[in-house]
Amino acid sequence: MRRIWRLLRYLQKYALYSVTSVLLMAVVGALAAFRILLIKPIFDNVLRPDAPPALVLLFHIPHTSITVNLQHFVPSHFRNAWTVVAVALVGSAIIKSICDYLGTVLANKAGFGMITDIRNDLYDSVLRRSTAFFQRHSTGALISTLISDVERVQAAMATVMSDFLQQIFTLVFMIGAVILTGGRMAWVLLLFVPVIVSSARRIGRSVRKTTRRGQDKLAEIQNIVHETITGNGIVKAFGMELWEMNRFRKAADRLLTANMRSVAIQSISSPLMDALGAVAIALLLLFGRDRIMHHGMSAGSFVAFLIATFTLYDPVRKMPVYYNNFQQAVGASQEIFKFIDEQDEVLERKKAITLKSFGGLIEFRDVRFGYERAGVAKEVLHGISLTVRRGEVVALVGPSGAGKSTLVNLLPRFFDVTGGTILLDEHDVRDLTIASLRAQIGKVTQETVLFNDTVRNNIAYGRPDVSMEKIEAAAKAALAHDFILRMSDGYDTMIGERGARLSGGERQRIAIARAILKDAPILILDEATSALDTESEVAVQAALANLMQGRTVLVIAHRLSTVRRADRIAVIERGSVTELGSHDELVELGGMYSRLYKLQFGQDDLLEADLGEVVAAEGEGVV
Ligand SMILES: Nc1ncnc2c1ncn2[C@@H]1O[C@H](COP(=O)(O)OP(=O)(O)OP(=O)(O)O)[C@@H](O)[C@H]1O
Repeated sequence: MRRIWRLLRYLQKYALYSVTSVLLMAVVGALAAFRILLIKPIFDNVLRPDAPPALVLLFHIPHTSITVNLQHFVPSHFRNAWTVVAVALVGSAIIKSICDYLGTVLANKAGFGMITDIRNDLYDSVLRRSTAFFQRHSTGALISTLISDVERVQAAMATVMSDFLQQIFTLVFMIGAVILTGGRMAWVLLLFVPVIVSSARRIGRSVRKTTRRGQDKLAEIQNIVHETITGNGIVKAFGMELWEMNRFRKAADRLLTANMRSVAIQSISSPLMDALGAVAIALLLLFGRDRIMHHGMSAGSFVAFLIATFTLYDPVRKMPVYYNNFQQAVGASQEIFKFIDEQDEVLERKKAITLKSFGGLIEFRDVRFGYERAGVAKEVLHGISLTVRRGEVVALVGPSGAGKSTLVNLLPRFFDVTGGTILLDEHDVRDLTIASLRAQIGKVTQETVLFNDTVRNNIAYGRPDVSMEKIEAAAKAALAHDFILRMSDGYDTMIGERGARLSGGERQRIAIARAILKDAPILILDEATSALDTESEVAVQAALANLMQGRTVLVIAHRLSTVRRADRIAVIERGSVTELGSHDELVELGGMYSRLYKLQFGQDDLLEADLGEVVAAEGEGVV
């Protein structure tokens, strides 16, 4: 119930449209009933030439002496029965059509407006979520909720807002028409109400459950599609097309089963209502025959009553369908609100401080951290202490899985420490506003994240109004300017999804240009592990050298040139800093670093000899 209110709260903004459309739909319902009531004078006055040319009786209010004549509804100079009925018929049809059209448009305006707001809210909250959120939820599930769940709520809301409103008013007024025309016979129909309501509820509940299951299976499919399309290169390289196809087929079969279950349940309601309707009509015929013969009921009244009952039966038959739709919407909204409401781990304090500029000290003080899995945090950093001063380059080295990436991700608060503190100019990072903290930090990662946009917009990401001169200067410093100019549209060239139309080295240099343009005083660098060809490598190293100039850098190093350039090297092993010092000091120490140096960096030596020279040459005077 709370979820329904929450959905309806989104309607508040569109109250004027909704209220107007409700009123218009009420008119439509009333006119539908009015037109049924016209059947009686058609039979009893228009089609009976022997009928006296008196007032055209529309209905008589039961248990009173009040009668309503059709002349009330048409201009007074119309006297002839046909004219009166024809004017009422055509007039009501025109007004009903106009109200129907306007009501439907307005209802949909409110429905679609509301859904657009829900979708925007959902996207907004998903986008702001912490890194842990994206690790907890698969891309497929998120996309499925953003697209399919919202669509489901939209479909239900659009029908609820227009069709349902119209039907509910038709139902209300038609009940009135049935009572007016049928009198006591109408009560027979009451017998069916409990059966209809209870079966609709039961079916609705099952529909909600099966629909949710269907949505989950769809999310599963979307996940597979996302993974295999983005990772298409790997699928090909490993010849896994058949295997992936099978995985997809199995998921598609599961979706089919879930959908069929849902359809099987939904499809029960219409035939069930049909059967109930047939029983009701048969009973009415039995009573009606008796009333016409013994109680003087006119044939017109009886036909009007029968048609009113038939018409009444239409909205009744549709009610379970609406109820199903509504249940589906509630089921889908459950997922939407789950994401909107999810508590973030990384929160900003109420009175967070805005860090205007970075003065020059980063301090990791006894930092502990554990990733949470199924509610249990497994500690991966065990009390790391490290101080980095302004302009210093500190290289983090260590075996894979030691915790290097985890450590650098704590600085911009992608995650929060579980013990100890990280201080930036003596402020705990948790006391700073997230925006001002992240504004101080530039990041270039192994996996360059580029968007399917122009080169220019990729470099200027986050700064749409920056001048072209600045973009070009950044590209030049990143040694990207020349290859960009060689592209078909220069800076306006679209680079394809994730920069697919660029080489690995070019992608990295665009990412470096982006970081140069951001010009943040602190730089987090996660050096690519995969080797590029010598020429690209030289260019990327030179670009990185330019980027690092004058900044405080924490670099996860995989290249000898980088560790050599670092002022200090921190060796991280199993979540702790085990060695700290300059390259020469650590080689001298003869510990882990010297072993790593021989094993991992040693083979770079030959290449480094060339690289060092080129980097130095290119680095000069570019920034
Ligand atoms: N999102 C995560 N959830 C759970 N555990 C994680 C997560 N990310 C990393 N880990 C674990 O934390 C530990 C440290 O990982 P981290 O990525 O920081 O290591 P690393 O030193 O950067 O390794 P590499 O050089 O291979 O990138 C590893 O044991 C890893 O399995």
